[in-house]
Amino acid sequence: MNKQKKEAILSRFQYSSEDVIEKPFNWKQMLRLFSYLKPYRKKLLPLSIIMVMINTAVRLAIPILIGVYTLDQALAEKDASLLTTLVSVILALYLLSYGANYFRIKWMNTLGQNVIYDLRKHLFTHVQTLSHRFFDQRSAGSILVRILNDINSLQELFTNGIINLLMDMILLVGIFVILFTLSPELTLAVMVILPIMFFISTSLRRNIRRSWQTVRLKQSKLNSHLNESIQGIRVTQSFTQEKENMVFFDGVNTENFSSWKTASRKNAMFRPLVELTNAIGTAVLIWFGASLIQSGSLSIGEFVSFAFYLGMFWEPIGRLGMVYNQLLMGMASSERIFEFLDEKPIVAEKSDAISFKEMKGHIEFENTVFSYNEKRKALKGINLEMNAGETVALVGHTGSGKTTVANLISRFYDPTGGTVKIDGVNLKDVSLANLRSQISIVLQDTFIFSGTIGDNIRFGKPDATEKQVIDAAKAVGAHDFIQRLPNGYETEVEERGNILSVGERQLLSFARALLADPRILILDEATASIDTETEVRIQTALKKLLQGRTAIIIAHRLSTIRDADKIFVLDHGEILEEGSHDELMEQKGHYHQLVKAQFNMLDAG
Ligand SMILES: Nc1ncnc2c1ncn2[C@@H]1O[C@H](COP(=O)(O)OP(=O)(O)OP(=O)(O)O)[C@@H](O)[C@H]1O
Repeated sequence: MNKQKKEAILSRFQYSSEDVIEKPFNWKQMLRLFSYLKPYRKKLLPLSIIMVMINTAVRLAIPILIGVYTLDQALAEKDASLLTTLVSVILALYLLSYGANYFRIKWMNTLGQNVIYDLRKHLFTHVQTLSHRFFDQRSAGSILVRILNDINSLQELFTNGIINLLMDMILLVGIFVILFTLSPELTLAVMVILPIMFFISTSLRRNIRRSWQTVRLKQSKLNSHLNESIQGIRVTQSFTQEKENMVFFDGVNTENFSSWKTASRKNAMFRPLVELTNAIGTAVLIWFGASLIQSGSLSIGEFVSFAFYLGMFWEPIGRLGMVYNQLLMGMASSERIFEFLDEKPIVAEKSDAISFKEMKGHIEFENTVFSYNEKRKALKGINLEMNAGETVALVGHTGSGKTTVANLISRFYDPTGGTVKIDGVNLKDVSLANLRSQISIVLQDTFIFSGTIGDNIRFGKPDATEKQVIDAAKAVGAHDFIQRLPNGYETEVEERGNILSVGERQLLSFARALLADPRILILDEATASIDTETEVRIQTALKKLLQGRTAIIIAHRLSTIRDADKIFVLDHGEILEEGSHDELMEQKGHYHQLVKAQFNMLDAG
């Protein structure tokens, strides 16, 4: 494969990854994050803190008991009973520390899991309320990453991070005070290694941290590619692009591998360096400590206790570095989470929103303007009226604004100018849940949820009886194919209903819509993927489905809308013609042209 082709392949896939993994510390954001601890401030949090205190106190007490009391007093003075007491006390303290540690881990884990549960629930509940525009601007993958990965990355901070921070700070101060009390000169001498320790736990650690972050980014790129490859495998195979796909996969796989090699090489330096520094500290301790013992200003017991404490000193320093990492990563994750939480639904509900007691279904667009973005208007001030119970068809070229009209009726978006009214009420004044509960939309690409066929029909009316479900399926002609499935209505369909054909999925969505019994029904190109035989069969069923409600049919196949009460012809966001099929055919305008073009095409086919 030549270089030019290879470069073209490598630049084909663009993945936007959430590449900011850490952010500088920000107190305000930290406090907001910690506010999720509030529900646990009365029990779990204080109990865990008490356990940490007990554990830390025991750890600080034991070296003194071993060095100063056991060696210098019990052993030096050959006091057997003191020795027995000391051994028992040390044993009891270890047991106490074990118990405190057990409960600390248990309670902190519960606390951490609870916080993560609350945060995820809060985020998901909020995301569900957001308007279509929010989802237009983001990929499903990026939303998923925030709800899963970003929240998961806070888990470690809440389960271990915060409590370790507290424990390590107490430990560090405690050890330092004890070291200084035991021997100020020796303390100052061993602290010469502090700068090396400082270097290791800041720059080296930062360097290692960045390398692991690169690994994470490369991994997420690899995952995104894998996901896309598997989802698009049919297209890849049909265009025989497996080789090209492999070139790209090889590229991301190699990048991932090399980043991992770099990170683990740097990582391998860390431990030996810490141990080397410890060795320098120990050498200073022995050399200077021995001279202090010889001069009589330090006892053997004090020396031993000192050595114990010094050994303990590096542990919290190392861990604090880790918690600092977690905090910086927590900053980036929480910033992304809060960005979603602060997002307000653009289609907002008024506090005094009204509900339709009994919607009739009279729809009116008055000088309605709408644009998805500043660049272009999707609707340029349209006026249209659909009487209650009428079947209205919207036709026009691709991109003329038909779906946009349907989106405004369901109030997925608010018009940027003019109004949309149902039964004379401006939709901006209406309760969203009440409005949408009376509208059903059947899309060409029907979404089937994992669950049984029956559950999917019942989607808009979960309390429907089995008989109602079967009746709805029969009415739209879906009963036959459902019966042929291995478990009939109890057949499990996986995500998106892959085991069903596109037409079958549509029939299911008709049944779903019929069962929900809406006042307004929107069929968005709903019959486009049904074969002619099925189409004829469901035309009758459709008549039943449309009866007694306002129906808006968005159709490309004009043969399906001959019987519509009214047809609106849209073009570039404007209404060009309006009337019944016969009237419009007589006018010999745009509709007439569209019908003729389609007729010729079918004829040619
Ligand atoms: N979510 C969106 N964000 C930005 N622009 C959009 C969005 N949806 C549609 N548009 C644009 O708005 C215009 C009208 O789109 P609309 O979907 O209403 O057309 P349509 O008549 O239903 O087309 P089709 O028959 O192909 O479904 C088009 O130019 C389209 O590119």
